[in-house]
Amino acid sequence: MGRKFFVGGNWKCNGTTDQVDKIVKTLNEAQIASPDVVEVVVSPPYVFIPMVKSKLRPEIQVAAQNCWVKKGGAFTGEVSAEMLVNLGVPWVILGHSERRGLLAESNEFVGDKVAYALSQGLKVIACVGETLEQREAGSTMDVVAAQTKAIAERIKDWSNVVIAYEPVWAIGTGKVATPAQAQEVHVSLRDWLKTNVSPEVAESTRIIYGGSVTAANCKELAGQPDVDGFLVGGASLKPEFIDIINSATVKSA
Ligand SMILES: O=C[C@H](O)COP(=O)(O)O
Repeated sequence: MGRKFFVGGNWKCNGTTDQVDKIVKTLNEAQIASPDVVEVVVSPPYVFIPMVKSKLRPEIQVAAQNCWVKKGGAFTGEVSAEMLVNLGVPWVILGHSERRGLLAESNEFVGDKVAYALSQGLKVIACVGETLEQREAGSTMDVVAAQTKAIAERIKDWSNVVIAYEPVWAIGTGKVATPAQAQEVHVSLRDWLKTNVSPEVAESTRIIYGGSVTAANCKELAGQPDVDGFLVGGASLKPEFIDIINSATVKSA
């Protein structure tokens, strides 16, 4: 079976209850491609998750933007994987570059989080990606491979993992990777999985792209053979997110 197109909307630290209501209404009223063609997940800030879950059409799933690295307890300000499971939240984004960069989350810490979240039954969108400096130094693949390796060393089952390749220089900057740049890293990542995990995992794991994806550039990116979907930031707060979801039909055309 082929890899089902996957579109995630990462709302980051944005929104008021009124704005969230508006986004949910837009999503609920939109004509979106069938769940057979595209898997759609939106990721509101923690505080809005119950509200979004209760109002959103059932074909669209919900993700948290982070969770704690182990069982909950005396960790002020954190939210545990167990709590997400308890609330019926199926997905979590881990290792986003904003957390790796601003909050100094190491490859190992992210790997531990991925392993723990999976062990609790969550599905994980695991983010990897290089900075501009690293790209210019020619170390893109080394960086992305090291980030992926820290995950691979800690998990056995990849069936509940989606890898999001998000070049840091493309996030929120309007500087989208060209389809060729995205494809180049996606295919290298898939090769890395083939060599270091297994051909089956390489073939079945979805590798999605994130970084300034918009309605205007999504179709060309979606046309790349190893781009299996998107993790969208800014545009996921706008009606154009619907067009990005529907770019899945490029694959099934
Ligand atoms: O998680 C999403 C990414 O950080 C992309 O954000 P962006 O679409 O605003 O560039």
